[in-house]
Amino acid sequence: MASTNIEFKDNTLVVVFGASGDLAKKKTFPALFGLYRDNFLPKGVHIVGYARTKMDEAEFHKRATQYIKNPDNSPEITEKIEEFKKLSSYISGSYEDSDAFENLEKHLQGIESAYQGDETHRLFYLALPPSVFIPVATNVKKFNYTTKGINRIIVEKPFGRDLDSSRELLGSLKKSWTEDETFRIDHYLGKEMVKNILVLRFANIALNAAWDKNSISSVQITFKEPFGTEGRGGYFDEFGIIRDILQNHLLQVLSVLTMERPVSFASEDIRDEKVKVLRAIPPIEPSDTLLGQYVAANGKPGYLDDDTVPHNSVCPTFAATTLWIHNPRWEGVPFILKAGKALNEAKVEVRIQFKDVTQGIFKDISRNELVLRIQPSEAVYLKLNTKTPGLYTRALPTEMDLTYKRRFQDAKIPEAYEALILDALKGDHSNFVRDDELDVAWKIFTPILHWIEGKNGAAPKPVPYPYGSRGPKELDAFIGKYGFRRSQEGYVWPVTSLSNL
Ligand SMILES: NC(=O)C1=CN([C@@H]2O[C@H](COP(=O)(O)OP(=O)(O)OC[C@H]3O[C@@H](n4cnc5c(N)ncnc54)[C@H](OP(=O)(O)O)[C@@H]3O)[C@@H](O)[C@H]2O)C=CC1
Ligand SMILES: O=C1O[C@H](COP(=O)(O)O)[C@@H](O)[C@H](O)[C@H]1O
Repeated sequence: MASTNIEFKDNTLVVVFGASGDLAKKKTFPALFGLYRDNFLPKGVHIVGYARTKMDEAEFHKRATQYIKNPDNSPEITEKIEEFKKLSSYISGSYEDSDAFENLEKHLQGIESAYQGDETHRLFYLALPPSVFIPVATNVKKFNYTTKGINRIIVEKPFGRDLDSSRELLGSLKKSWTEDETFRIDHYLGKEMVKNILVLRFANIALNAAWDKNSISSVQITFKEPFGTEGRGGYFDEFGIIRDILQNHLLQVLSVLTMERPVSFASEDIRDEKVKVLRAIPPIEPSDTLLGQYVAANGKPGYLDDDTVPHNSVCPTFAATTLWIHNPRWEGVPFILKAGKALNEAKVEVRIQFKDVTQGIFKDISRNELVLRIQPSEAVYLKLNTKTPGLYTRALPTEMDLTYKRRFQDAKIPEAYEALILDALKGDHSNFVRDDELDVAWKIFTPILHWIEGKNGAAPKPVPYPYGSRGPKELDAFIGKYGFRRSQEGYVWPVTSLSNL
């Protein structure tokens, strides 16, 4: 049944595969709880966890609720958690075995037998490693696909390792599930500030007027994490930072930042525009790439000190790459995507640096910058020059600051996974990755990934950077070559004291 924009309002089962895993306990169940607490889940919803691990319901409930936040021990939240446990159950079984899926089906039908009315809907969430996506998706289609309503499947990243493997995975999944039923999640599309980009761009004529190569000098999209891959080294080494962050999360942010205005907010209109802009990006060149790997420092271990990582691994834990968009709006503007593990801070932001004002009356004046801070603490601020208050004329860099915490004091910003699971329940694909979008994303990144893996010659060696640093020391020169300029001296945040100038 075609199901776009049909909301699951009642008689709904949510089945989480990989329910014993890291993503399920840290993100999926807390997000489902958040939606339940705020009355966004369908009436009478039931959540079923499924994984191979044998555990009783008490153990499952403990794991599924351990990351739910209740810092003030609020009795209301505690009560809601108890209610949430009552509507969640667990079944253990393999991912390959028909019997196991038949057993799951019996469990699902048992729950549905208590529902009123004939229609029932099912949302399947694959919080699983990609190696089991296909057997699970195939078995679910064969044994657990309801004929009494709508079925949807949410699939996690990474979706493939390169263009060929992604196409193979897409093809296999399509044998069982239609595009309409499939929701490929990229949780960055559920983040509040990323969702704000369309509004900022298209609901503000002043911003939109300056949104092109005539005004913008460069754009940086930066992801920084202050911890390394400790405990996840084995997994990470197979993928590297480009597949982990750049090819999906940062490229998604870039596409929303650079797409043309969609005809409407309908999901296909948005995704058509994203695909169009991505198709104007050629594959990344090695000369536009800087790779790094962290080494031990400040009492913290280096990447290679992890026992699960091969001692001679050249897997990058840091990458900066510059993308170019060959279309009339963006020709010549460098888009620098940077991501790293074990850096000096936790931060994800977009920094749009504008061009110089015409010289003449001003000399050495700072450039305008628009910064969208995605996390932590969402903010939009515009760095702009202002006359220094007083009896003389001198331009001073300051900023207009929209920090969410100050501006929207009672706002509750939803977790990305809450927003996206709710979209899937509503059948809204806008913030999920379409098949052709994924294909073009891999086209941009596959050649550079193959180069990094030494498929066409010797694999490049990433430059070392100390754990807890800003990244490789070569980074400033790398960004500088694309024309990025640091603010003029004298920029002080958040308060400028004139006596210090
Ligand atoms: N963790 C995170 O923060 C994020 C994860 N993701 C993606 O979500 C998916 C799940 O991630 P995560 O929860 O961290 O992964 P886990 O390694 O925790 O795997 C989830 C569950 O899958 C089962 N499993 C693990 N390895 C295998 C295997 N080789 N074969 C069969 N089953 C296996 C295990 O359950 P059991 O043995 O009980 O069956 C495990 O509990 C991945 O695709 C990941 O890339 C995306 C964004 C963030
Ligand atoms: O997908 C992933 O994202 C997380 C970062 O997510 P965030 O919401 O905390 O920014 C990253 O740690 C992980 O390596 C990656 O697989």
